Amino acid sequence: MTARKRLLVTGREGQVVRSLLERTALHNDIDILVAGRPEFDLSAPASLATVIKSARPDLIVSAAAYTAVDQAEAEEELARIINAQAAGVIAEAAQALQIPVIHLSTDYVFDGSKMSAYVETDPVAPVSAYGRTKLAGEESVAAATDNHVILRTAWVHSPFGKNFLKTMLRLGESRDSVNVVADQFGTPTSALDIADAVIAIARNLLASGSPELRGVFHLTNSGRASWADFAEEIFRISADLGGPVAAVGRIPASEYPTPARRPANSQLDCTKLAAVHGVRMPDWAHSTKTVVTRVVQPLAASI
Ligand SMILES: NC(=O)C1=CN([C@@H]2O[C@H](COP(=O)(O)OP(=O)(O)OC[C@H]3O[C@@H](n4cnc5c(N)ncnc54)[C@H](OP(=O)(O)O)[C@@H]3O)[C@@H](O)[C@H]2O)C=CC1
Ligand SMILES: Cc1cn([C@H]2C[C@H](O)[C@@H](COP(=O)(O)OP(=O)(O)O[C@H]3O[C@@H](C)C(=O)[C@@H](O)[C@H]3O)O2)c(=O)[nH]c1=O
Ligand SMILES: [Mg+2]
Repeated sequence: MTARKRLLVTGREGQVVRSLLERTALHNDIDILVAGRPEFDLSAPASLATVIKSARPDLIVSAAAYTAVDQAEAEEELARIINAQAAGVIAEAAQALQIPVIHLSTDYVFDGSKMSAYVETDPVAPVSAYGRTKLAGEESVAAATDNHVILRTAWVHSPFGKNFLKTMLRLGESRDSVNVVADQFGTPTSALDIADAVIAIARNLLASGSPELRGVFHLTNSGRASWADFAEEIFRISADLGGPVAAVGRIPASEYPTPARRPANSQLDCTKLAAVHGVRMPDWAHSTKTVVTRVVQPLAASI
Protein backbone atom coordinates (compact mmCIF):
# COMPACT_ATOMS: atom_id res chain seq x y z
CA MET A 1 0.00 0.00 0.00
CA THR A 2 1.35 3.43 -0.84
CA ALA A 3 -1.17 5.87 0.74
CA ARG A 4 -2.37 5.35 4.32
CA LYS A 5 -5.30 2.97 4.53
CA ARG A 6 -8.28 3.08 6.90
CA LEU A 7 -9.45 -0.30 8.24
CA LEU A 8 -12.80 -0.26 10.04
CA VAL A 9 -13.21 -3.14 12.51
CA THR A 10 -16.47 -4.02 14.27
CA GLY A 11 -16.67 -4.55 18.07
CA ARG A 12 -14.63 -3.01 20.88
CA GLU A 13 -13.44 -5.58 23.41
CA GLY A 14 -13.57 -8.73 21.28
CA GLN A 15 -10.47 -10.93 21.00
CA VAL A 16 -9.93 -10.30 17.29
CA VAL A 17 -10.63 -6.56 17.60
CA ARG A 18 -8.19 -6.12 20.49
CA SER A 19 -5.56 -8.16 18.62
CA LEU A 20 -6.01 -6.07 15.47
CA LEU A 21 -5.60 -2.88 17.49
CA GLU A 22 -2.34 -4.24 18.93
CA ARG A 23 -0.95 -5.54 15.63
CA THR A 24 -1.94 -2.62 13.36
CA ALA A 25 -0.01 -0.33 15.73
CA LEU A 26 3.11 -1.93 14.19
CA HIS A 27 2.08 -0.82 10.67
CA ASN A 28 2.44 2.93 10.19
CA ASP A 29 0.58 2.95 6.86
CA ILE A 30 -2.61 1.54 8.44
CA ASP A 31 -5.13 3.47 10.55
CA ILE A 32 -7.61 1.38 12.48
CA LEU A 33 -11.11 2.67 13.21
CA VAL A 34 -13.35 0.88 15.70
CA ALA A 35 -17.16 0.67 15.35
CA GLY A 36 -18.82 -0.66 18.47
CA ARG A 37 -21.63 -0.29 20.95
CA PRO A 38 -23.48 1.86 21.81
CA GLU A 39 -23.37 3.82 18.47
CA PHE A 40 -22.88 0.67 16.43
CA ASP A 41 -25.21 -2.05 17.74
CA LEU A 42 -25.54 -5.19 15.64
CA SER A 43 -28.89 -5.98 17.27
CA ALA A 44 -30.25 -2.84 15.53
CA PRO A 45 -28.93 -3.36 11.97
CA ALA A 46 -30.77 -0.35 10.49
CA SER A 47 -28.34 2.05 12.20
CA LEU A 48 -25.12 0.44 10.93
CA ALA A 49 -24.78 1.82 7.39
CA THR A 50 -24.72 5.48 8.50
CA VAL A 51 -21.86 4.85 10.94
CA ILE A 52 -19.87 2.97 8.30
CA LYS A 53 -20.38 5.61 5.60
CA SER A 54 -19.33 8.48 7.85
CA ALA A 55 -16.13 6.61 8.82
CA ARG A 56 -15.04 6.48 5.13
CA PRO A 57 -13.05 3.22 5.46
CA ASP A 58 -10.95 1.62 2.71
CA LEU A 59 -11.83 -1.88 4.00
CA ILE A 60 -14.11 -3.39 6.67
CA VAL A 61 -13.14 -6.22 9.03
CA SER A 62 -16.43 -7.69 10.28
CA ALA A 63 -15.27 -9.30 13.54
CA ALA A 64 -18.09 -8.62 16.00
CA ALA A 65 -20.55 -11.45 16.55
CA TYR A 66 -22.83 -13.22 18.98
CA THR A 67 -20.32 -15.84 20.22
CA ALA A 68 -22.01 -17.40 23.30
CA VAL A 69 -22.42 -20.89 21.82
CA ASP A 70 -24.57 -22.42 24.58
CA GLN A 71 -26.68 -19.30 25.18
CA ALA A 72 -27.47 -19.11 21.45
CA GLU A 73 -29.57 -22.27 21.77
CA ALA A 74 -32.09 -20.22 23.79
CA GLU A 75 -31.61 -16.95 21.83
CA GLU A 76 -31.32 -18.09 18.22
CA GLU A 77 -33.38 -15.17 16.88
CA LEU A 78 -31.14 -12.55 18.53
CA ALA A 79 -28.03 -14.49 17.41
CA ARG A 80 -29.44 -14.55 13.86
CA ILE A 81 -30.04 -10.78 13.81
CA ILE A 82 -26.44 -10.16 14.96
CA ASN A 83 -24.62 -12.93 13.07
CA ALA A 84 -26.62 -12.99 9.84
CA GLN A 85 -28.78 -9.90 9.33
CA ALA A 86 -26.24 -7.36 10.62
CA ALA A 87 -23.42 -9.14 8.75
CA GLY A 88 -25.42 -8.69 5.55
CA VAL A 89 -26.08 -5.01 6.22
CA ILE A 90 -22.35 -4.42 6.83
CA ALA A 91 -21.46 -6.22 3.57
CA GLU A 92 -24.10 -4.17 1.69
CA ALA A 93 -22.49 -0.99 3.04
CA ALA A 94 -19.11 -2.26 1.81
CA GLN A 95 -20.64 -2.90 -1.61
CA ALA A 96 -22.18 0.60 -1.69
CA LEU A 97 -18.75 2.10 -0.89
CA GLN A 98 -17.05 -0.28 -3.38
CA ILE A 99 -14.64 -1.53 -0.70
CA PRO A 100 -13.71 -5.08 0.38
CA VAL A 101 -15.09 -6.75 3.52
CA ILE A 102 -13.24 -9.42 5.51
CA HIS A 103 -15.84 -11.38 7.47
CA LEU A 104 -14.98 -13.78 10.32
CA SER A 105 -16.76 -17.13 10.44
CA THR A 106 -16.38 -20.43 12.25
CA ASP A 107 -15.53 -24.14 12.11
CA TYR A 108 -18.94 -24.72 13.74
CA VAL A 109 -20.57 -24.47 10.26
CA PHE A 110 -19.49 -28.13 9.90
CA ASP A 111 -21.16 -31.12 11.59
CA GLY A 112 -17.83 -32.75 12.49
CA SER A 113 -18.48 -36.11 10.86
CA LYS A 114 -15.55 -35.89 8.38
CA MET A 115 -12.53 -37.92 9.51
CA SER A 116 -9.92 -35.56 8.03
CA ALA A 117 -9.49 -31.77 7.85
CA TYR A 118 -12.31 -29.81 6.19
CA VAL A 119 -11.66 -27.93 2.94
CA GLU A 120 -13.63 -24.84 1.88
CA THR A 121 -15.83 -26.76 -0.56
CA ASP A 122 -16.93 -29.44 1.91
CA PRO A 123 -20.67 -29.47 2.64
CA VAL A 124 -21.73 -27.35 5.61
CA ALA A 125 -24.23 -28.70 8.15
CA PRO A 126 -24.14 -26.83 11.46
CA VAL A 127 -25.28 -28.74 14.58
CA SER A 128 -25.83 -25.69 16.85
CA ALA A 129 -27.86 -22.48 16.78
CA TYR A 130 -24.59 -20.47 16.78
CA GLY A 131 -23.33 -22.48 13.79
CA ARG A 132 -26.61 -22.02 11.89
CA THR A 133 -26.59 -18.25 12.42
CA LYS A 134 -22.91 -17.96 11.42
CA LEU A 135 -23.61 -19.97 8.24
CA ALA A 136 -26.52 -17.63 7.48
CA GLY A 137 -24.02 -14.78 7.96
CA GLU A 138 -21.68 -16.26 5.34
CA GLU A 139 -24.63 -16.47 2.94
CA SER A 140 -25.77 -12.89 3.53
CA VAL A 141 -22.22 -11.54 3.06
CA ALA A 142 -21.79 -13.47 -0.19
CA ALA A 143 -25.21 -12.30 -1.43
CA ALA A 144 -24.38 -8.64 -0.70
CA THR A 145 -20.98 -8.39 -2.40
CA ASP A 146 -18.45 -10.39 -4.43
CA ASN A 147 -15.73 -8.20 -2.91
CA HIS A 148 -15.48 -10.33 0.24
CA VAL A 149 -13.19 -12.70 2.07
CA ILE A 150 -14.91 -15.02 4.54
CA LEU A 151 -12.38 -16.41 7.02
CA ARG A 152 -13.47 -19.49 8.91
CA THR A 153 -11.38 -19.74 12.04
CA ALA A 154 -11.69 -21.83 15.22
CA TRP A 155 -11.05 -22.23 18.95
CA VAL A 156 -9.83 -18.63 19.31
CA HIS A 157 -7.74 -17.68 22.34
CA SER A 158 -5.81 -14.56 23.31
CA PRO A 159 -4.88 -12.45 26.34
CA PHE A 160 -8.16 -10.56 25.75
CA GLY A 161 -11.80 -11.18 26.59
CA LYS A 162 -13.17 -14.63 27.39
CA ASN A 163 -11.76 -17.87 26.03
CA PHE A 164 -11.05 -21.52 26.94
CA LEU A 165 -7.35 -20.86 27.67
CA LYS A 166 -8.15 -18.15 30.24
CA THR A 167 -10.94 -20.32 31.72
CA MET A 168 -8.48 -23.20 32.24
CA LEU A 169 -5.92 -20.93 33.95
CA ARG A 170 -8.64 -19.50 36.18
CA LEU A 171 -9.85 -23.00 37.12
CA GLY A 172 -6.22 -23.98 37.78
CA GLU A 173 -5.98 -21.30 40.47
CA SER A 174 -8.61 -22.99 42.65
CA ARG A 175 -8.72 -26.64 41.57
CA ASP A 176 -6.36 -29.62 41.56
CA SER A 177 -8.04 -31.21 38.56
CA VAL A 178 -10.32 -30.28 35.66
CA ASN A 179 -12.31 -32.71 33.51
CA VAL A 180 -12.02 -31.85 29.81
CA VAL A 181 -13.59 -33.34 26.69
CA ALA A 182 -11.08 -35.53 24.81
CA ASP A 183 -13.23 -36.62 21.84
CA GLN A 184 -13.74 -33.28 20.07
CA PHE A 185 -10.88 -32.29 17.74
CA GLY A 186 -9.94 -28.99 16.14
CA THR A 187 -7.18 -26.39 16.22
CA PRO A 188 -6.65 -23.78 18.94
CA THR A 189 -5.94 -20.49 17.16
CA SER A 190 -4.37 -17.31 18.53
CA ALA A 191 -6.29 -14.09 17.80
CA LEU A 192 -2.89 -12.37 17.50
CA ASP A 193 -2.03 -14.69 14.59
CA ILE A 194 -5.49 -14.08 13.10
CA ALA A 195 -4.80 -10.33 13.26
CA ASP A 196 -1.49 -10.71 11.40
CA ALA A 197 -3.22 -12.81 8.76
CA VAL A 198 -6.09 -10.31 8.40
CA ILE A 199 -3.58 -7.49 7.83
CA ALA A 200 -1.77 -9.50 5.13
CA ILE A 201 -5.08 -10.39 3.43
CA ALA A 202 -6.28 -6.76 3.65
CA ARG A 203 -3.08 -5.61 1.89
CA ASN A 204 -3.67 -8.16 -0.89
CA LEU A 205 -7.32 -7.10 -1.37
CA LEU A 206 -6.42 -3.40 -1.44
CA ALA A 207 -3.64 -4.05 -3.95
CA SER A 208 -5.67 -6.16 -6.37
CA GLY A 209 -9.27 -6.60 -7.45
CA SER A 210 -8.58 -10.15 -8.60
CA PRO A 211 -11.56 -12.48 -7.98
CA GLU A 212 -9.10 -15.27 -7.07
CA LEU A 213 -8.25 -13.43 -3.82
CA ARG A 214 -11.97 -13.36 -2.84
CA GLY A 215 -14.23 -16.06 -1.39
CA VAL A 216 -14.15 -18.47 1.54
CA PHE A 217 -10.83 -19.39 3.21
CA HIS A 218 -9.93 -21.48 6.26
CA LEU A 219 -7.62 -19.80 8.79
CA THR A 220 -6.37 -21.58 11.90
CA ASN A 221 -3.04 -22.30 13.52
CA SER A 222 -1.55 -25.54 12.19
CA GLY A 223 -1.96 -29.00 13.70
CA ARG A 224 -4.78 -30.72 15.53
CA ALA A 225 -5.77 -31.18 19.18
CA SER A 226 -8.64 -32.18 21.41
CA TRP A 227 -9.87 -29.75 24.08
CA ALA A 228 -8.14 -32.05 26.62
CA ASP A 229 -4.85 -31.88 24.66
CA PHE A 230 -5.19 -28.07 24.59
CA ALA A 231 -5.83 -27.95 28.36
CA GLU A 232 -2.83 -30.21 29.06
CA GLU A 233 -0.58 -27.98 26.94
CA ILE A 234 -1.88 -24.83 28.69
CA PHE A 235 -1.06 -26.28 32.13
CA ARG A 236 2.31 -27.67 30.99
CA ILE A 237 3.38 -24.20 29.82
CA SER A 238 1.89 -22.55 32.91
CA ALA A 239 3.75 -24.96 35.21
CA ASP A 240 7.07 -24.01 33.59
CA LEU A 241 6.25 -20.35 34.33
CA GLY A 242 5.17 -20.98 37.93
CA GLY A 243 1.53 -20.26 37.01
CA PRO A 244 -1.71 -22.09 37.83
CA VAL A 245 -1.76 -25.86 37.26
CA ALA A 246 -4.41 -28.60 37.32
CA ALA A 247 -4.43 -32.26 36.33
CA VAL A 248 -6.60 -32.86 33.25
CA GLY A 249 -9.16 -35.67 33.48
CA ARG A 250 -9.85 -36.81 29.91
CA ILE A 251 -13.60 -37.38 29.46
CA PRO A 252 -15.95 -38.07 26.55
CA ALA A 253 -18.31 -35.24 25.52
CA SER A 254 -21.18 -37.42 26.76
CA GLU A 255 -19.89 -36.76 30.31
CA TYR A 256 -19.89 -32.97 29.80
CA PRO A 257 -23.47 -32.13 28.83
CA THR A 258 -23.98 -28.67 27.28
CA PRO A 259 -27.03 -26.98 25.71
CA ALA A 260 -25.25 -26.79 22.30
CA ARG A 261 -23.84 -29.74 20.36
CA ARG A 262 -20.27 -29.29 19.13
CA PRO A 263 -18.57 -31.00 16.14
CA ALA A 264 -16.48 -34.10 16.95
CA ASN A 265 -13.91 -33.02 14.35
CA SER A 266 -13.62 -29.49 12.99
CA GLN A 267 -10.00 -29.35 11.89
CA LEU A 268 -9.74 -26.94 8.95
CA ASP A 269 -7.38 -27.43 6.00
CA CYS A 270 -5.71 -24.04 5.39
CA THR A 271 -3.86 -24.93 2.16
CA LYS A 272 -5.97 -22.56 0.03
CA LEU A 273 -5.09 -19.51 2.15
CA ALA A 274 -1.38 -20.30 1.91
CA ALA A 275 -1.56 -20.83 -1.85
CA VAL A 276 -3.69 -17.77 -2.68
CA HIS A 277 -2.76 -15.20 0.00
CA GLY A 278 0.69 -16.47 1.05
CA VAL A 279 -0.44 -16.71 4.69
CA ARG A 280 1.10 -19.52 6.76
CA MET A 281 0.12 -19.87 10.41
CA PRO A 282 2.32 -21.11 13.29
CA ASP A 283 1.79 -24.45 15.04
CA TRP A 284 -0.98 -24.25 17.67
CA ALA A 285 1.30 -25.23 20.58
CA HIS A 286 3.77 -22.46 19.68
CA SER A 287 1.04 -19.80 19.73
CA THR A 288 -0.48 -21.27 22.90
CA LYS A 289 2.87 -20.66 24.60
CA THR A 290 2.88 -17.00 23.54
CA VAL A 291 -0.61 -16.43 24.93
CA VAL A 292 -0.21 -18.45 28.16
CA THR A 293 2.97 -16.49 28.87
CA ARG A 294 1.15 -13.18 28.51
CA VAL A 295 -1.73 -14.32 30.73
CA VAL A 296 0.41 -15.99 33.43
CA GLN A 297 3.19 -13.45 33.88
CA PRO A 298 0.93 -10.65 35.23
CA LEU A 299 -0.71 -13.27 37.52
CA ALA A 300 2.70 -14.38 38.83
CA ALA A 301 3.83 -10.78 39.30
CA SER A 302 0.80 -10.01 41.50
CA ILE A 303 1.47 -12.85 43.98
N1 LIG B 1 -14.14 -16.99 19.86
C1 LIG B 1 -13.95 -18.08 19.09
O1 LIG B 1 -13.53 -19.14 19.57
C2 LIG B 1 -14.22 -18.03 17.62
C3 LIG B 1 -14.71 -16.90 17.02
N2 LIG B 1 -15.01 -16.91 15.67
C4 LIG B 1 -15.54 -15.72 15.03
O2 LIG B 1 -14.52 -14.74 15.03
C5 LIG B 1 -15.07 -13.44 15.23
C6 LIG B 1 -14.37 -12.77 16.39
O3 LIG B 1 -14.56 -13.54 17.56
P1 LIG B 1 -13.98 -13.05 18.97
O4 LIG B 1 -13.05 -11.92 18.76
O5 LIG B 1 -13.53 -14.26 19.70
O6 LIG B 1 -15.31 -12.52 19.67
P2 LIG B 1 -15.54 -12.15 21.19
O7 LIG B 1 -16.55 -13.07 21.73
O8 LIG B 1 -14.23 -12.01 21.89
O9 LIG B 1 -16.16 -10.69 21.07
C7 LIG B 1 -17.38 -10.46 20.45
C8 LIG B 1 -17.36 -9.07 19.87
O10 LIG B 1 -18.63 -8.85 19.26
C9 LIG B 1 -19.14 -7.65 19.74
N3 LIG B 1 -20.59 -7.67 19.79
C10 LIG B 1 -21.39 -8.64 20.26
N4 LIG B 1 -22.69 -8.26 20.19
C11 LIG B 1 -22.69 -7.02 19.64
C12 LIG B 1 -23.69 -6.09 19.30
N5 LIG B 1 -25.00 -6.34 19.51
N6 LIG B 1 -23.34 -4.91 18.74
C13 LIG B 1 -22.04 -4.62 18.53
N7 LIG B 1 -21.03 -5.46 18.83
C14 LIG B 1 -21.36 -6.64 19.38
C15 LIG B 1 -18.58 -7.51 21.13
O11 LIG B 1 -18.72 -6.16 21.48
P3 LIG B 1 -18.11 -5.44 22.80
O12 LIG B 1 -16.72 -5.17 22.46
O13 LIG B 1 -18.97 -4.25 22.93
O14 LIG B 1 -18.29 -6.44 23.91
C16 LIG B 1 -17.16 -7.99 20.93
O15 LIG B 1 -16.36 -6.97 20.44
C17 LIG B 1 -16.58 -13.66 15.39
O16 LIG B 1 -17.18 -13.47 14.14
C18 LIG B 1 -16.71 -15.11 15.79
O17 LIG B 1 -17.95 -15.67 15.37
C19 LIG B 1 -14.79 -17.99 14.89
C20 LIG B 1 -14.29 -19.14 15.42
C21 LIG B 1 -13.93 -19.25 16.84
C1 LIG C 1 -14.84 -25.06 30.56
C2 LIG C 1 -14.81 -26.49 30.09
C3 LIG C 1 -15.19 -26.83 28.81
N1 LIG C 1 -15.16 -28.12 28.41
C4 LIG C 1 -15.55 -28.46 27.02
C5 LIG C 1 -16.91 -28.01 26.56
C6 LIG C 1 -16.72 -27.96 25.07
O1 LIG C 1 -16.89 -29.25 24.52
C7 LIG C 1 -15.28 -27.52 24.91
C8 LIG C 1 -15.09 -26.05 24.62
O2 LIG C 1 -15.89 -25.28 25.46
P1 LIG C 1 -16.02 -23.70 25.37
O3 LIG C 1 -17.38 -23.34 25.81
O4 LIG C 1 -14.86 -23.07 26.04
O5 LIG C 1 -15.81 -23.39 23.86
P2 LIG C 1 -16.88 -23.07 22.73
O6 LIG C 1 -17.76 -21.99 23.20
O7 LIG C 1 -17.49 -24.27 22.17
O8 LIG C 1 -15.84 -22.49 21.66
C9 LIG C 1 -16.30 -22.19 20.38
O9 LIG C 1 -16.61 -20.80 20.35
C10 LIG C 1 -17.19 -20.40 19.14
C11 LIG C 1 -17.41 -18.89 19.24
C12 LIG C 1 -16.47 -20.86 17.94
O10 LIG C 1 -16.63 -20.29 16.87
C13 LIG C 1 -15.73 -22.17 17.99
O11 LIG C 1 -14.65 -22.23 17.08
C14 LIG C 1 -15.23 -22.51 19.36
O12 LIG C 1 -14.06 -21.77 19.70
O13 LIG C 1 -14.64 -27.84 26.16
C15 LIG C 1 -14.74 -29.14 29.23
O14 LIG C 1 -14.71 -30.32 28.86
N2 LIG C 1 -14.36 -28.82 30.52
C16 LIG C 1 -14.38 -27.54 30.98
O15 LIG C 1 -14.04 -27.30 32.18
MG1 LIG D 1 -18.00 -20.88 25.79
